[in-house]
Amino acid sequence: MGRTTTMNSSALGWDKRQLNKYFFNTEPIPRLSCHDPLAEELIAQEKPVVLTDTKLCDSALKWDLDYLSENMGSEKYMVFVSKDNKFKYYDEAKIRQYSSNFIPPTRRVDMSFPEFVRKLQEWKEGDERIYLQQGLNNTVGQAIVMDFLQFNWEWLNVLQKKNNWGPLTSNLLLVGMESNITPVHYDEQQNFFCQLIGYKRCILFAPEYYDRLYPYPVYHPHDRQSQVDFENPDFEKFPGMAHLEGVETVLGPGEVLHIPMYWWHQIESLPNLGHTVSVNFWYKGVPTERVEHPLKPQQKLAVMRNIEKMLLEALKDPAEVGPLLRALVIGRYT
Ligand SMILES: C[C@@H](CC(=O)O)C(=O)C(=O)O
Ligand SMILES: [Zn+2]
Repeated sequence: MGRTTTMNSSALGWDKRQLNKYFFNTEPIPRLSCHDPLAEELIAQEKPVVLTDTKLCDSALKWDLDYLSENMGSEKYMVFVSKDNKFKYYDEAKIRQYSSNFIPPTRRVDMSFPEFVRKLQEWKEGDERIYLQQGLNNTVGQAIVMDFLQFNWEWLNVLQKKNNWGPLTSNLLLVGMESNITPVHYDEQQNFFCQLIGYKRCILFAPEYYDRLYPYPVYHPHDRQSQVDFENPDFEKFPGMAHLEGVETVLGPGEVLHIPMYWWHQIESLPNLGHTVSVNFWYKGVPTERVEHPLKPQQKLAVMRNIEKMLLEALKDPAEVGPLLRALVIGRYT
């Protein structure tokens, strides 16, 4: 399959008019067959790329609501409930540790898959929205296990070895409502994001845009999440946002997006195209052996995170971290 980098919408069953209009420009993420040598080159360069022909999760393309209800077993699964369409991640441990007055924007309700499907089917405008986000584990039914074993592990293992990634840590199953949004954030793992049902718009920004996306403090429950809201941008508070430039794609069934570690991403289930099902593959990053200078943006991000962690360790009180950093920088390094 040739190299296409345009966002060819009509052939893909969605329409450009379904995309939210944002204040920043984006370029298309390269869309390559996994057999194209350039695809592996981009992965090695830690650049995002849409991969076709991977057959990574072909055995899961049938994971529609009926099939999942039938085969996900009787366990209860993690479902997030939101009063709007945003599902910003938060770390429950950090609420307890540092921010007892933090009010989570969503709440977590564990429910069986059939219960989740019932809620999806009974949903009407104005109701709270729901988003199932569950790590695949050994509680799922036999049929799901069989599908899982038929993933293209050979292709994944070759890439894991070539790029010296650490172990696969988890596969998150995501079943969302149309228009659900996971707001812009970064993860500290390499990700192969596989779209199974429906269409997801994936907007990515390079790790160096750290100073344009204003992440919460490391000890905050919203650690790794950006403070900015693309639908209500506050350019006063976050002026760096005005210089944002991203890359994006709309991922359809059978397509895989490589989201390199530390790359910012916002993921939106397209409106009016029904619910979406995705599964991701999170790998631990490469252990840094030889450090070359200047450091890569990802490495600088890791350094900044460590400085915040060390300061918190030294000061103990999170409220003292900001003032000390301001005293260290303002008037001296500005
Ligand atoms: C959970 C997912 C976003 C989504 O699919 O809503 C994501 O951020 C990731 O796979 O890193
Ligand atoms: Zn993510």
